[in-house]
Amino acid sequence: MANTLLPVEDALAILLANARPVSGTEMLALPDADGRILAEDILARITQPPFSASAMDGYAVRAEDVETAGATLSVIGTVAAGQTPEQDVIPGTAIRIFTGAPVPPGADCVVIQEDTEKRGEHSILITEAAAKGAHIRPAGQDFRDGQLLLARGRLLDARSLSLAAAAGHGALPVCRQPRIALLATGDELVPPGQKPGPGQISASSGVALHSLARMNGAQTLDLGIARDDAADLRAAVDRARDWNADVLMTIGGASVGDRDLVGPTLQSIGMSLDFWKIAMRPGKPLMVGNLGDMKVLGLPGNPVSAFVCTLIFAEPLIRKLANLTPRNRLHQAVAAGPIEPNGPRRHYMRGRFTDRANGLVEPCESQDSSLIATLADADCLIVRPPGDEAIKAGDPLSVMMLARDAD
Ligand SMILES: Nc1nc2c(c(=O)[nH]1)N[C@H]1C(S)=C(S)[C@@H](COP(=O)(O)OP(=O)(O)OC[C@H]3O[C@@H](n4cnc5c(N)ncnc54)[C@H](O)[C@@H]3O)O[C@H]1N2
Ligand code: MOO
Repeated sequence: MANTLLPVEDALAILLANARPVSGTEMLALPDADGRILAEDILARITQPPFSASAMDGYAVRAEDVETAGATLSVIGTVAAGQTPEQDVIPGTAIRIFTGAPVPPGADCVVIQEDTEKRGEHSILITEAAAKGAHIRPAGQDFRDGQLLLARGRLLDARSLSLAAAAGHGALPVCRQPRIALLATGDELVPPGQKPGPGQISASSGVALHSLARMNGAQTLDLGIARDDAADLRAAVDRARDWNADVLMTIGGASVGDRDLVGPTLQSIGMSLDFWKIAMRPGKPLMVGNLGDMKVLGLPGNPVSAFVCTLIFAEPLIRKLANLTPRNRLHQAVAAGPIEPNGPRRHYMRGRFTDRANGLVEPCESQDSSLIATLADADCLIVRPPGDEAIKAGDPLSVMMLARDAD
């Protein structure tokens, strides 16, 4: 496989074929379960509403007393939300009731207060007729005890968490998240925020990978920066294994340079490793392997290459491990101007919308795989198939959206 260029689809298919969703569940309090995948079916533990409740502020009455306007009823008590009615409504009477309060026995209708007039201290005149059941929410109208409310596999969000809370759950069983360990490699790197010395640069890709991994339902461990030194690399790999990482993602050292030690070092500690050369640009060299149960994804060092490889390979892999459905970032757009023919590798060109309403896109001026500012500025990646002919203004284009909420 070393000397042939592997099509992107084939590489992705091999990677995903060997990936299984991670097993294991944990119980999390509702606020912490946001964004997690439900591990079991959830049944209601209570009926909602638990009692017939008033939907309005007004008077609980017998419908037969208010079939027509004009009746005068004596008000024999009051019931508010959180209280239990103390009397029954009998013919010719009403009980003052507030929204959310239990409907008293004997009442089968609520007349809203706007349809009544006070007549002395303890009686009211009904000014509008009301029908049986008006403004009453029957017990169990929302759901009943034992009813299946949320199916296993559901992505928990504001609405599903609120439903679980209403149904009597304070915590939920969720799938364990895949654990992704991230390791930058290279003598030239310093941690973000530290002033680089001569010949040094900031390690910028780790945080990008951290963001993408977490956005796709993973937990991350930052292993920091390993020097171009076998012992340093081995120590970092040990930390990933101690943490029970599902995937170790390395950045850099994936190419053919004398100091590209990641592959040989990992192999020397028993890792099965494949060196893929993928028919894509940026991001040609990729290392893929296993060390026991831990997968290894060795990304190329150039920051844009590392980012694009993460989007194309790591995002689908992590989503599969996390029990999440695949994300579809692909959209149709239109070329704002001509674009030169493509070479033999699929090219993911950073692009910007020149007219978002009409989907007009142009490639960013330089496509060099070291340009992080261009990446941060781009709206999308224009996807050019291998051997794609020259493009004219107005031609259709496939683009991958880059925004955090893109799908
Ligand atoms: N003779 C050849 N040279 C190169 C080839 C090739 O096929 N033959 N491939 C080129 C391509 S394409 C790429 S991509 C790079 C990939 O090389 P490595 O994975 O070994 O990456 P490094 O050499 O370690 O780094 C490349 C570049 O990226 C910078 N870097 C590394 N890590 C980070 C990080 N965490 N944050 C920011 N920047 C990082 C590093 O300083 C280098 O400038 O190889 C080409 N060469
Ligand atoms: O493929 Mo490299 O990733 O072109 O810079």
